[in-house]
Amino acid sequence: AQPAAPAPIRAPLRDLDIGQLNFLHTTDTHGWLAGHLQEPSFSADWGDYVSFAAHMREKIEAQGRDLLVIDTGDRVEGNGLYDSSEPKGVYLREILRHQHVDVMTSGNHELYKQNTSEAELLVTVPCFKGSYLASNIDIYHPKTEELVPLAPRYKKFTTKQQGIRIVAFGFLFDFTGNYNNTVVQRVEETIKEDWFQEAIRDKEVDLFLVAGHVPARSPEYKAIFTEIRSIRWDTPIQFFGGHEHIRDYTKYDSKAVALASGRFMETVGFMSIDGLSTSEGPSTAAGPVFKRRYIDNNLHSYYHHTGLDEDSFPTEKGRNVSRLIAESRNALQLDKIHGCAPRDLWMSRVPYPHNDSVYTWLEKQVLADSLEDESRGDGPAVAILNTGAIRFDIFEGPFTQDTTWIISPFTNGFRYVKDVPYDKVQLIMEVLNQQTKVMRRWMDETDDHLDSLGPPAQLEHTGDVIADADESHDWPAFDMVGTQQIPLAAKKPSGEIVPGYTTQDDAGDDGDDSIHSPISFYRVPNCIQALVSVNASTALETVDLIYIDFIEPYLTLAAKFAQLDVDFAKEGKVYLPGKTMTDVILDWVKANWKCE
Ligand SMILES: Nc1ccn([C@@H]2O[C@H](COP(=O)(O)O)[C@@H](O)[C@H]2O)c(=O)n1
Repeated sequence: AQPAAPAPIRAPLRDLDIGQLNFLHTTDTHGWLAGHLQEPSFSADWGDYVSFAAHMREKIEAQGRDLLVIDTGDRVEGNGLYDSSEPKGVYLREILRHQHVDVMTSGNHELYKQNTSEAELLVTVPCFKGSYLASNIDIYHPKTEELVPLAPRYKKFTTKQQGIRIVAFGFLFDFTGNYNNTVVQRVEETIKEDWFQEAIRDKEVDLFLVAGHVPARSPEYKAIFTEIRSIRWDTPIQFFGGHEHIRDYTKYDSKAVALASGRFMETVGFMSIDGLSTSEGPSTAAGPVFKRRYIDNNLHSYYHHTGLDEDSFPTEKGRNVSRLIAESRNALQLDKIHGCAPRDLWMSRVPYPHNDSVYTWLEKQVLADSLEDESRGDGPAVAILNTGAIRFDIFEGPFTQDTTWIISPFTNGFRYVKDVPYDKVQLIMEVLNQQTKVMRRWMDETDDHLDSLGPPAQLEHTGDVIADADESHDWPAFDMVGTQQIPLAAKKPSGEIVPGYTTQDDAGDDGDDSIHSPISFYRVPNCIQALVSVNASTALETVDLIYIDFIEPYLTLAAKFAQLDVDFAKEGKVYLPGKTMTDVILDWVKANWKCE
């Protein structure tokens, strides 16, 4: 772990059920390779994970069984270790490569920007040669300008110990927000291609392994499942998914299941399968039998599952990776303090609006104070921001260089159009916040597809969850259903069950390795609006409409519904040139949150 990481809480643990074939799975790590430095439940780093995987492999192979390590993308954007270097990612990629990964895929975040996807092609794919798969992603090669697969479409391999014959794929969901140097083919079209059809007709296969940056419960995985099943009615299929930042496990049929393993290096997913046939012959056991576990990423869990302790656990390689992370953090000055937050501000732990909501803070203070600019004149304005632009809670205390990127990693800037009727702006807000009902229907009809605007976890969780005050011990908690975290080490009760993930999935409520009490989750709207330069006594007739540039396509669509004839792409002007949302937040913190 990192020198500043809090010691883990000794939560009661459920064991791992080691099987014939075993998996460790990460997804949506978003640069958090240093682990969580303010949360004991997730305070192990990538170096510890390197040690953990090595010990697990040794232990499992000693029993003549197999272990595979999977990562399903969104390794980038979301933490100072990735975002604060110039160019972005130079430190992160160097750290990442030290883990042995058997199957790796790209997420959507690897494709938002040209330089990110080119770094995947030129650095990460070669580092993970033979493991990185891209079943539905092509890229214009920066040198030849030819459209080429980002990585091989699939692979067939045989496990080391038992000779289990596996055909593996690596998918991305039907993403359309990629920069135009990459092409993401819809999953539903990809599976009709000859190479896929040939791969699933291979009779010498004991398991289809579908890794992907795709939600476990999604039309894309349903389509792959149906296609494989139409040809191979009883070959086991193991899906690994991600994107929604949740822990999840679902059963497609008695021989096909999907696991999703959370986000931000909080979770290492574990799966085991028994009863698989091998190249030696069919299985004699009834099967397959699938078992899943969500491991909290901390040393208490790692020591328990390996049967080791603080002296015997770290491998030389793991220690070196932890050291490399610490050196990188120092070089990037991630602990540099810009201000001090006077209280915790939550994404979803409190209802919105609320004095402790990060969105209320943004609306009433940060945006309202920061978006006045004489270039626009001094008339009233409304600023619209998507809630998904904010990625993490803010904890009371030092607001560091790392915090800046953790809460707002994107390079989104602001644009504006002048003189929009205020009632039309309110209609637009209504449409944006009803996106699931209205805009999605429109998108289905037009076969278009847009990302969601709210935090990813809301895609799967459609209602509030209010934890029982007694059960939750009234400890500060976190921002999504099932997330169980203690934000600050100082608030930790010793030897107690503490708040954290309490996942419910298709196999029940016993998936989490650490036994926790639950945490409340409140949904937030897709977008919030801040009033800028508004005199409380004046009735608003027309306002300037300021918006974060990421939402421009949604705004265009919402304006159509609101019967507002504005072409935002043409008529919108850049606002606060050169300033991103991240800059705006940081400037505000420096000016307003002095440390005592
Ligand atoms: N430039 C960006 C990119 C993304 N977002 C928000 O993040 C969501 C996607 O995040 P995942 O980790 O789930 O892939 C997206 O739907 C947006 O809400 C953004 O605000 N700006």
